[in-house]
Amino acid sequence: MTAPTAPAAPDWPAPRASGPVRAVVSLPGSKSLTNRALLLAALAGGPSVVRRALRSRDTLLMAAALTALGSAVDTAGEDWAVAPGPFDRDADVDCGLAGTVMRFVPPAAALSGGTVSFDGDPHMRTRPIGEVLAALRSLGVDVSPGDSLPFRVHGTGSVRGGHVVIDASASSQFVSALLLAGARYDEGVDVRHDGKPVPSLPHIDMTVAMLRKHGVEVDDSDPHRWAVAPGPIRAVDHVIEPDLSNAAPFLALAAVTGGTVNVRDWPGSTTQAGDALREILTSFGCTVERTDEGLTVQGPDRLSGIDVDLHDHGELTPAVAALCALADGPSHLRGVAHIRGHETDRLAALARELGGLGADVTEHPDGLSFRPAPLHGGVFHTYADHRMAHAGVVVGAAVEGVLVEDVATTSKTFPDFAGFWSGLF
Ligand SMILES: O=C(O)C1=C[C@@H](OP(=O)(O)O)[C@@H](O)[C@H](O)C1
Ligand SMILES: C=C(OP(=O)(O)O)C(=O)O
Repeated sequence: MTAPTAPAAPDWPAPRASGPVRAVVSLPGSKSLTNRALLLAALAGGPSVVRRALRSRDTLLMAAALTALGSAVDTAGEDWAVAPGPFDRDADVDCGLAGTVMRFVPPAAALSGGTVSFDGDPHMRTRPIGEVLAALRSLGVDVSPGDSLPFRVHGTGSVRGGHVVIDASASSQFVSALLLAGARYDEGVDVRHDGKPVPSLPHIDMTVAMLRKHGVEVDDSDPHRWAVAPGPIRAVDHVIEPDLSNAAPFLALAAVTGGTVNVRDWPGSTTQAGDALREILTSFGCTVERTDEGLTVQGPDRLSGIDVDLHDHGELTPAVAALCALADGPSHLRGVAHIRGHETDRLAALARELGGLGADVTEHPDGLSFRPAPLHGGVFHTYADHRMAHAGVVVGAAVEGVLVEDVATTSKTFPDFAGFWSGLF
């Protein structure tokens, strides 16, 4: 018998701002920092705590994966205690739609004494992972059957490691994945990239910075090569910064309403790609200031169009595209062909959904361009992509009658996004 399917939640009427929004927000923690901290904690030589961990689908999936491998992760409070345990058993890992789980966990699972089976959401089976699996095979790991989900990593308790060449042009996470576990390989790992430029480089810098914090020696002196020396991973407590990529819709709210939004605890220095929002929002004509109180963005009277290469921070594209659709002048977003492999083909989805609300948008192989056009209400589909929902609510703040389909998909990286967002109006 087939289980009855839950009725689809009704499309969500995105709140429309009646004037300039003025708000101070404390945002949940960074997904990228939380999932790296959890993985490194599970591979470390002793217990540690991940403070102010993000509690969301992606981070709970990471915690569940590490627990299945043999570590103990206590996710009860705001600070998550991790006690590394032996990876000595067969395990099942649900990747959901989390790139960080599908890419980062297999190189760690390769250290297991058991067979670890990976699967995820239907769309996850189409997101790229083959380069990581091929790299693991060439480092001496038995992975079957093919080059996408579902797959199994047959651990033998240790990994030889050594040199490997990969094409990481589809995702920086391929490199991060190998580096994060590499210190625990007998020969460490030496990853060389051969291919078109690697996207999202700040995320690799984040990986390298966190490894060094754990006492791991990393040589990143050659821009196409990263070498991790074999050795122990020291246990370190991390305090997770707010998620600066998830700040995008909130700061965009100031931009589209001519209001002022302050994001508390914006770090003075960070490896998060979302820090680029400062420059991007300035290009739109916003006034941006960081102080000890956080980052404050004041929206302009009229939004200018922008021409920007988002290759290093592609995950900002959906919210930025929403701003482009609302801008007074033409815009061009470039350098983000790789986001076709994100939670959905984001270029196709944005062109279709923003176009459906009246935007004059053209899809290019590596980006989107916009000419000013009046927008109207309608249903904004989200394709199970949290950042598509962010784009939809930003347009909805400025345009009457925008209904966001499956707004709950934001739970991937943000607990109760819809409730939080509504509270700002
Ligand atoms: O390592 C990470 O935490 C991430 C790297 C980036 O992935 P890509 O390099 O695939 O764009 C980014 O888009 C993603 O949201 C998080
Ligand atoms: C690309 C993203 O996620 P993932 O970690 O699943 O790749 C994202 O959050 O924009």
